[in-house]
Amino acid sequence: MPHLLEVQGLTTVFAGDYGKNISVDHIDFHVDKGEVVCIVGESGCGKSVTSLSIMGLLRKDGAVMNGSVLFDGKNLLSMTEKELDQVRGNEITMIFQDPLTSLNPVFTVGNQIVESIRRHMHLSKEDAKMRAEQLLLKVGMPDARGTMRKYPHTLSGGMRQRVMIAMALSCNPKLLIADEPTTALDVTIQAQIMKLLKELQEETGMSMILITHDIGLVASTADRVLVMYAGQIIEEAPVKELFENPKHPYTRALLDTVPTIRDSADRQLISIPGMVPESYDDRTGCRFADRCKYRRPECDNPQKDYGFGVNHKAKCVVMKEGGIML
Ligand SMILES: Nc1ncnc2c1ncn2[C@@H]1O[C@H](COP(=O)(O)OP(=O)(O)OP(=O)(O)O)[C@@H](O)[C@H]1O
Repeated sequence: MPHLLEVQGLTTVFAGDYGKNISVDHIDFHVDKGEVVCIVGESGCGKSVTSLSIMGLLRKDGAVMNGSVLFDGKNLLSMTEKELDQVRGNEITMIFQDPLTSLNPVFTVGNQIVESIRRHMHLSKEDAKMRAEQLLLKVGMPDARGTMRKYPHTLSGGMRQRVMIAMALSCNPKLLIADEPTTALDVTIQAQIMKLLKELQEETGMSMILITHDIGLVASTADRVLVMYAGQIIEEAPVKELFENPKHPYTRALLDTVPTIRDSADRQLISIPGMVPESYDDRTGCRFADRCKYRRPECDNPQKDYGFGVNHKAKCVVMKEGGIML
């Protein structure tokens, strides 16, 4: 069966003071129908730029230099703005970390959902209103009718994110891209929103790309995980395999940063030493090498994807040669 989304060789650059900076560097991945794919990595790895490139939402100083993005067989990168507008909000929708920046402060929640429904579906105002209320109920708003009359700033962060999810689902998208949807929320609300997203995804059968820096969130939500580092996908595996058998030292380090209930009280919080490089255009070898305790001379050679079993690959030559015990 063809993939719902197939990204090949996607490369995105931004204009910098000294020329172009590569932000996303030749990445390949796919999403199947009904699948949840998580993109995980530290801040600055290129997760958001990947999703904005797919959606054609890069700001003027950014541009896709290479690659193709096939969605349901159509190349999104060669579409006109008008064609893309039809796909966005209709077939692919997105929710972001901070719903306040996406919701218009001067219109009521109801107005905005109704407007979004009517822009993409041929419904009368009354029918759109009914659908908006149903959607608010579906995303767990206790007083859907009352919420319709409220302005975004009067709602809590979790409620606002529910409104965004209702809007995103209003046109029965085939793919939902959720970019750090719970980062701005407190922990209990985070769990509720993740549970809601997973339930809605299962119920509707839509596909989902979940972007997060929190690998702990991934376990209960993803089918497959892509680990990004410095603009590249450095490991990809089904979620269980990734957690049980991580190959890239960066993935392992990310997993080590997640505290578990079994940790003793005096266990120190673990962080990954060093930082994601700001610019990685001139690096030929492994981009994580500077921070990696297993670095060897061969890490400075160009890296490729090595297979580690079914649907599992990672860019680590040392691991491929069986040289480290993680
Ligand atoms: N508008 C821009 N102009 C210049 N560089 C940019 C711009 N947007 C992103 N970048 C650069 O692209 C790289 C990837 O950024 P991106 O926002 O995709 O990271 P991220 O993994 O999503 O991080 P975060 O979780 O903090 O959003 C970073 O080095 C960033 O500085």
